[in-house]
Amino acid sequence: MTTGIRPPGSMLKQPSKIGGLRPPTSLATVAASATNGKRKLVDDGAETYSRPQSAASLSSQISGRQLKAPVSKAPPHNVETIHAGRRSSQGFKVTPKQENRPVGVTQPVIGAGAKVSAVGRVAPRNVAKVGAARRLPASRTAITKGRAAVTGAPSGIAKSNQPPHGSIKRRRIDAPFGSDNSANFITTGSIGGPTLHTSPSLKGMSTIGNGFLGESLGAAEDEDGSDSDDGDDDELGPPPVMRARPDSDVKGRLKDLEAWSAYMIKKHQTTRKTKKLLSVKLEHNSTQVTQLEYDKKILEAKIQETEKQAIAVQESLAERQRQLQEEKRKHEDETDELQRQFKRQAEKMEDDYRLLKKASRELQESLDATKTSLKAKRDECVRLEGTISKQASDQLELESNCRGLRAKLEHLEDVANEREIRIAELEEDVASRDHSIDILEAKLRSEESMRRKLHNTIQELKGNIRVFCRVRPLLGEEKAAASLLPLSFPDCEDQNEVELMQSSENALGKSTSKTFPFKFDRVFAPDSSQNMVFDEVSQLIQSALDGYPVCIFAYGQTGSGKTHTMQGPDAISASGMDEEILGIIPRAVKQIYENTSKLTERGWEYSLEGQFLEIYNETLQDLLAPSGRSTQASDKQAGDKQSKLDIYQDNEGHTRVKNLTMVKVDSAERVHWLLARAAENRTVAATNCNERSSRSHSVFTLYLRGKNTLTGESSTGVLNLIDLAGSERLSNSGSSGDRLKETQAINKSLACLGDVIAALAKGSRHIPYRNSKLTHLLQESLGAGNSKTLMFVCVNPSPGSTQESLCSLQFATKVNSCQIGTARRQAA
Ligand SMILES: Nc1ncnc2c1ncn2[C@@H]1O[C@H](COP(=O)(O)OP(=O)(O)OP(=O)(O)O)[C@@H](O)[C@H]1O
Repeated sequence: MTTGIRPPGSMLKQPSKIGGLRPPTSLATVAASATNGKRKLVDDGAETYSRPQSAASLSSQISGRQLKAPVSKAPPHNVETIHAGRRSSQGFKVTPKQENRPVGVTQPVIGAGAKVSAVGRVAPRNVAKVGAARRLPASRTAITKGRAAVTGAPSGIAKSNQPPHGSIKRRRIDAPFGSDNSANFITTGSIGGPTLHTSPSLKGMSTIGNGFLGESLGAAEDEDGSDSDDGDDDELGPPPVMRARPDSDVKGRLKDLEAWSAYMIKKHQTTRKTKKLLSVKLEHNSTQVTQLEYDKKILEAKIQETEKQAIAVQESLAERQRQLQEEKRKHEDETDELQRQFKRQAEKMEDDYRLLKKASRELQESLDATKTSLKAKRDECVRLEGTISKQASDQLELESNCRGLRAKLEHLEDVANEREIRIAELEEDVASRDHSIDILEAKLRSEESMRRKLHNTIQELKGNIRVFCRVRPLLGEEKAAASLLPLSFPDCEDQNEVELMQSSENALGKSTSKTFPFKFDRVFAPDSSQNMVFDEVSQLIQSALDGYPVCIFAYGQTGSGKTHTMQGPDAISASGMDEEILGIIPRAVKQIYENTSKLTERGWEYSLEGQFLEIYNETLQDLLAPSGRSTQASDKQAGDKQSKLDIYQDNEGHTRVKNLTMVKVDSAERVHWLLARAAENRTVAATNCNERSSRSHSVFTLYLRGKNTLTGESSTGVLNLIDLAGSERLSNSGSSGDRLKETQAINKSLACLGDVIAALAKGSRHIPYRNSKLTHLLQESLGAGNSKTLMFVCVNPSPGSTQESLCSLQFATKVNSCQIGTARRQAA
């Protein structure tokens, strides 16, 4: 070809590649390979099927004629058109079933002259069914393999024997299209043009269509020479040869041109035919593209659905994994807990095992000990058996003894009965005696009251104010200095006289002596002991216990023995003390305790309270104040009203001191403590204790309150034990300054004491008690007629103290001469 125009037949070679299918070698091969199928084919190129009837009819009708549709004939646009057209023009029979079945997809129909490939199966109604059909792998595989699958024996395609060109070839496909036999065949017709496919399947059939299209086109190219370019070329023949003619050969040249013109016209017609074929092919390809896009959308939808399912599956998987993790953690926890429990149980079991082992060991030891003990017991049993046999003999002996003892017992029972009778008699006697004792005790109480009265009468007879004189012995250097005592005691029997001999020189220088006799209630010579003194005092102490106010005071010059008489030695303390040298105060308290104990048997109960004060320069000082508390007179004088000691009369008429420390004296030892406390406070109050004690009056007061629970009697006694300050005369003392002031205060108070006693003696209506603190304090004890007063006048036997001794004795004589009225007992 020199024209450069590609012949139309060459275009038909391309469809062999459409659909990716290798073109079949020939339709004869297909028919040959399908001969062994299940179908029965007729030799004339038609297939005979028992069903579907319509397909068989169609096949026979098609196979019976050479469909050589002109190229210019317009092809039907759908299968229905084909069917309709073929029913009318080609005698196609369509069964009612097939008629009623709607067509899902309509493949483009290639126009007449092309090979027609019709599938008898009616397409499913919808894509889902189509998809379902396509999901069948066997069918898809068979179909996508195109001609190769068709030619394969397993597909079960029946084929006819070498159908002639332009005949319809029907191939049965079993698996791809389900069990409907009417659908499982493909009708392929060659009508001298491109292959026409009518398939209910979408992709599969389009693929098949492609395959058969290529096949058909190839066949059209190869086998139908009239439709191919080659065929056209053959029909056209070679182009006319334009011979070189001379210009003069106009006729020849015109002939050549006419030949060439005819050739070109023919060529043009062929080209138009090829163009139409290509248009059909293009339309078919567009339909395939639409089908593919449709399939693509379906696939995309399915992919999306699958992705959703995948997401759901992933979420489900994640949830399941989370649950599995949770269960795993729970299982791990449970495992840990079980391990811990197992460990605890193991430890417990180990402990139990140890305990059991220990118990086993102990049991073993116990068993061994028991065995040993058992052995010993057995030995003991053997020994006891011998003993029992021996005791059996002894028992017989004992039984005989027992009989003798029973006889003795009966005798003793008789004796016991007699004694019981005696005991009853004695109990009666005891009861009688108890009654007598009660009578006696009542009598004793009555006699105690009588004793008190008699005692008081005796004391009154002795005088409500008495004076004892005590002369202390010479001490130390005094013994050497005094060769002759100025005192003498003429009445050794009554011991109530003392004579003081005072020596002096007259104006002529002649030494003269004068004797002053004194008589008191009792005179204690220097050799008198503390016991002797207290024996005389104890009767007054008893009076205080009986409920009388008693006042015992010691009067005398400094160093005459007042403190020694009232308290005892200077260094008296609460600690151990020789009772022989104790003074009146501790002895009085001791006696009171002893007597209150005895009186308890007679129904008396007593309470004792004590106070201890001193009067210094007419100021009261509390000697029992707690240690360290100021007892300085200056503090009191400073106006400390809270602790200022003031004398007053209480509601019962008893003299009391405000703010004074009152101590319960519940034991004799308490008195020692009390005296020690007083001595300590005195030490604090003065740099020189002896000096201080010489210049102050110390007053110990004991209140005795008694109540008889049997008789209902009660009594309140007061015992004042007073150690007066030294009674030195002011003219003889030679004092000055503070000492002079002290001496004046002392003399004043002592003078007031004398004035009070004198007034009491005279029976004056006014008793000047309040002239001094001392008399004010002792007002109750120096009361008009209701007190018992004892004055100790202490005398220093030294010759140098003769004058002071004389003064003291003269003062004591004045006091002793007083007769104070009968004392009244303060008893209820
Ligand atoms: N009867 C006595 N037997 C032995 N010694 C005594 C006797 N009487 C007093 N004395 C001693 O004499 C000294 C002075 O006695 P005491 O202190 O009792 O005198 P006083 O009158 O109390 O003196 P002051 O007024 O200074 O207190 C003391 O050492 C005391 O021991």
